[in-house]
Amino acid sequence: MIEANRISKSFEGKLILDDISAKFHKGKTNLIIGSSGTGKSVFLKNLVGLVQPDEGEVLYDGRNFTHSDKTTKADIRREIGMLFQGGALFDSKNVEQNIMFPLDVLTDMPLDEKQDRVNYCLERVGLVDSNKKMPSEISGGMKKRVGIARAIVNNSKYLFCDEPNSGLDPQTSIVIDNLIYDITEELDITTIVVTHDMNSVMEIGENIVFLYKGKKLWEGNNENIFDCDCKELEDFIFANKLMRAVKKNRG
Ligand SMILES: Nc1ncnc2c1ncn2[C@@H]1O[C@H](COP(=O)(O)OP(=O)(O)OP(=O)(O)O)[C@@H](O)[C@H]1O
Repeated sequence: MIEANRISKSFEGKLILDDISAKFHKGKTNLIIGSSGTGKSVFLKNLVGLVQPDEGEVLYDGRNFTHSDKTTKADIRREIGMLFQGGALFDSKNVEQNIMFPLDVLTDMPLDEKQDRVNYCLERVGLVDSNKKMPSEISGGMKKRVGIARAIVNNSKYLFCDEPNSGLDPQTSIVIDNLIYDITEELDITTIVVTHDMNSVMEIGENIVFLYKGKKLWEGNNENIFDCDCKELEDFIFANKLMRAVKKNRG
C-alpha cells in the first residue's frame, strides 16, 4: 500500500497541492482523476519522489519515503515501475533492449537471466517475437505494451502510469487499461494511474481519488461514483454528451 499523508506543494508562491491524504491499495488499480491543470501530475511526482513535498509524507508499505535516508530511498525507487505518457522508449534501442534497460542499470543479473525475464514480460504483455523490432516499427498500443513490460521487468511492487491512454484510440485504450488491471491483480502490486479518461474510470476504477484545484474532493470507486454528491465531480463526469445520456437513462 502507498499512503500520502497531508501532502502540500507550492510553486512560486502558488499552492498547487493542498493538504492531500489518500491510500492506494495493493492488488488494486488506483486512479487519480481530475481536469487538466488540477495537480494530478504534480501529485504523482510527489508520490514517486521526483518532487519533494513542502509538507506531508509518502509511505510505501509503512516505509517513510519522503523523510528517509538515501539507502531506503534507493531501495524503494528500485521497487517502482513507471509507464510514462508517451511511452518514453529509447528510439535507438530495440524492444528487447528497452525492456532490459532497468535490469542493466539496477541489477547485476547475468545476461541469460535478463533475457528470460524480458521474454516473460514480453509474453505477459502479449508481444511475443517482437524482441528485435525498433520503436519506429511498432504501433502506439504496442509502445504502451513495451512501456508496461519495462515497468514491471524488475519485479516492481509499485506501478505508476501517467495517462496510459494518451494518443490511443478508444478500443486500444480499453485493451491497455485491462492489461494494467490484469497485471496488477496477477502480480499483486500497487498500481496508480493518472487519468482524465472517463472510460478508464468506468473500466478499471477500483479505487478513485478525485482532485480539484489541488484538493482531494472525493474518493470512491466506479460503482459509487454516480452517487458521489460532489458538484465538481459531477461536472467532470458529465462533461460529455455520452455520459449525460447514461445519466438520463439511470433516471
Ligand atoms: N515545476 C513547476 N513549476 C511551476 N508550476 C508548475 C510546475 N509543475 C506544475 N506546475 C503547475 O501546477 C499546476 C498543476 O499541474 P499538473 O501538471 O499537475 O496538472 P494535471 O492535473 O496533471 O493536468 P493535465 O491533465 O493537463 O496533465 C499547473 O498550474 C501547472 O502549471
